[in-house]
Amino acid sequence: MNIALIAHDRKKKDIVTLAVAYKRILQEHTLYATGTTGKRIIEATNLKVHRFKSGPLGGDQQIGAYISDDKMDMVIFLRDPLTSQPHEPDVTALIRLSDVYEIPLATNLGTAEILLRGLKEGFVDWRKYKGNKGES
Ligand SMILES: O=C(CO)COP(=O)(O)O
Repeated sequence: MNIALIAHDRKKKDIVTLAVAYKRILQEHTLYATGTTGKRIIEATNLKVHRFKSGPLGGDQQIGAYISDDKMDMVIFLRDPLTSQPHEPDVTALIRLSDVYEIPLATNLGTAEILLRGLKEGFVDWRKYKGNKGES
């Protein structure tokens, strides 16, 4: 499965903690991240992570493009609900596209843990068998 990991600055510590705690599950999958989030995860875990651009510089949009190309199976996006972001439209667009394509999406740590545990149990395997949306 292809998994995107993204966190706003005040949530970086949380996503690193999550990646350390769930390294065994995450290492079985192909990981993507926005620039700074990916750097922090790699430094803390040594996991292999493909890094897109930093979020404010277009990273969220790059992940959105993967979603619309059916190349992303799960998104963990620890967004900061208490700080306004210069690239808020990109944040909204990424969340919207996850809903359009029905990609499992966690926007906080509690849901992220449930998704990763579900991933391990095979709850996301349906992604392997579904047809492509938006293609005729
Ligand atoms: O801004 C972000 C998501 O909207 C995250 O970007 P960085 O991982 O580069 O900090």
